[in-house]
Amino acid sequence: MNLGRLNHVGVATPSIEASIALYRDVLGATAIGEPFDLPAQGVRVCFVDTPNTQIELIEPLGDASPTRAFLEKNPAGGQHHLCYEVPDIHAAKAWFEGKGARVLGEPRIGAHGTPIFFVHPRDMGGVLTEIMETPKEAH
Ligand SMILES: CC[C@H](C(=O)O)C(=O)SCCNC(=O)CCNC(=O)[C@H](O)C(C)(C)COP(=O)(O)OP(=O)(O)OC[C@H]1O[C@@H](n2cnc3c(N)ncnc32)[C@H](O)[C@@H]1OP(=O)(O)O
Ligand SMILES: [Co+2]
Repeated sequence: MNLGRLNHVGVATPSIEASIALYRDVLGATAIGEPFDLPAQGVRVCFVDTPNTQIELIEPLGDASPTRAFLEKNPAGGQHHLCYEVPDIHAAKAWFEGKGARVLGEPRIGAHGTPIFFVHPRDMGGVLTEIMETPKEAH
């Protein structure tokens, strides 16, 4: 497997609205999507476009959100994960498992509507790593 495009940097925040103001007014973002809920993944999401990737703002949604523990440790929010694209999510899952890295759960549909999975940060040099199948239209 070859390292694919950095699709997004996940940034956890206690308030997407406050983060939108920061990215718009301080960082000068000009393309900020509408926030939307992903109940199945326990997050509210908002994408901020940059010239070469996206910032994925994620706010906890529901009590079981996987971002709650992160925000308890980092109340102001912070860098949460990196997401790389792959052409085939199932081949990528087999690749990481073959390398002895802990794949967290089965592939499920992520914020871009394609299958994703996460690899445990302890097996990724401390970086929670998301792998996402490249949207078909992008091939
Ligand atoms: C999928 C929709 C959307 C998309 O792009 O499509 C998203 O990206 S949604 C993003 C939110 N969803 C997730 O994060 C799912 C994957 N995450 C998990 O399964 C957990 O958060 C997990 C397993 C990474 C951590 O679980 P938990 O927080 O309950 O365990 P601990 O607090 O004990 O942490 C264990 C260990 O990992 C370190 N840790 C936790 N979170 C992170 C992080 N974001 N980056 C780096 N390291 C992290 C934590 O400090 C502990 O380390 P230790 O050395 O044991 O103290
Ligand atoms: Co993500």
